[in-house]
Amino acid sequence: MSAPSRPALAIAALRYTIGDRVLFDGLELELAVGESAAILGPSGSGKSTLLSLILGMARPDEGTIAIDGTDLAGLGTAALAKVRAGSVGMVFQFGELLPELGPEDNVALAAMLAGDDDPGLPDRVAELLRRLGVPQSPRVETLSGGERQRVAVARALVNGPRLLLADEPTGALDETNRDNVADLLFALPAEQDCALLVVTHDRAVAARADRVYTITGGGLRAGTEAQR
Ligand SMILES: Nc1ncnc2c1ncn2[C@@H]1O[C@H](COP(=O)(O)OP(=O)(O)OP(=O)(O)O)[C@@H](O)[C@H]1O
Repeated sequence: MSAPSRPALAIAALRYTIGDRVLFDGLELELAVGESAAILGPSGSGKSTLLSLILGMARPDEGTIAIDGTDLAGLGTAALAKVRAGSVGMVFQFGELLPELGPEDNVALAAMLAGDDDPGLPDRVAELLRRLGVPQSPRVETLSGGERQRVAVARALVNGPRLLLADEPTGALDETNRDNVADLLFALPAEQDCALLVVTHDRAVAARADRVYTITGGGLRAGTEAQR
C-alpha cells in the first residue's frame, strides 16, 4: 500500500548531457498527488527530454528520478515497463490514438496491455469516457481534435496512474478546444488522485498549474521567465 506522503514524482540533482551539451545540471522537482506543475521553455530547451527521463526512456548521467517512491535507476526493462504501465499516464500532443478504433477500444487497449483482466473494464471505460465528455463513435478519426484529446486523457487515466504526464497536450488544438482540454486536465489531480506534469509552450495553459517553472540554466526556475 502506498504511503500518502510519498511524492508521485521526485527528481533530485538531475544531470543529463547530450554530446557536449549539458541539458540539465542539478535539476530538482517534487510533485505530490493532488498537485500540478507546468514546465515552460523555448523549443530545444529540453522539455521532451525531461519527460523521456521521467519515463525511463533515457537514463540520467547523475541524480535520481523516483516515481511513487520507486527509484528508476535500479530497474531493468521489464520493471521499468511495469512502473510505466501501472503508475504513469501520458498524453501526447497529437493524441497518438489508433484512428480506426473507437474511443472505448483505444482506452481499453491501454488497460489490457497493462495486464488488466477485470471483467468490469468495459463499464469502467464507458464511465470514464462519459465523465470526460467523449461522444460515442465507431472510429476516433471521426471525432474533433478536442474530443480526440479527451480520449487520449481517458487512455492515460485508465490504469489509475499516480503521475500524469502531458507533452504539449493542447498544441494541436484551436483556442476553444485548448481551453476546454486544459481545464479538464488541470482538474484531474484533485478528481483522480494523481499528480500532473505538463510541458508546454503555452503560458495560458501553464497558468492553470499550481506551480509554473521555466527550464533555464540546466534547471527549473519558478515563474515564466528564462534567466538572462
Ligand atoms: N537523441 C538526440 N541526439 C542529439 N540531440 C538531441 C537528441 N534528443 C534531443 N536532442 C537535442 O536536445 C535538445 C532538447 O530537445 P527536446 O526535444 O527535449 O526539446 P523541447 O524543449 O522539447 O523542444 P520542442 O519544444 O521543440 O519540442 C534539442 O537541442 C535537441 O535537438
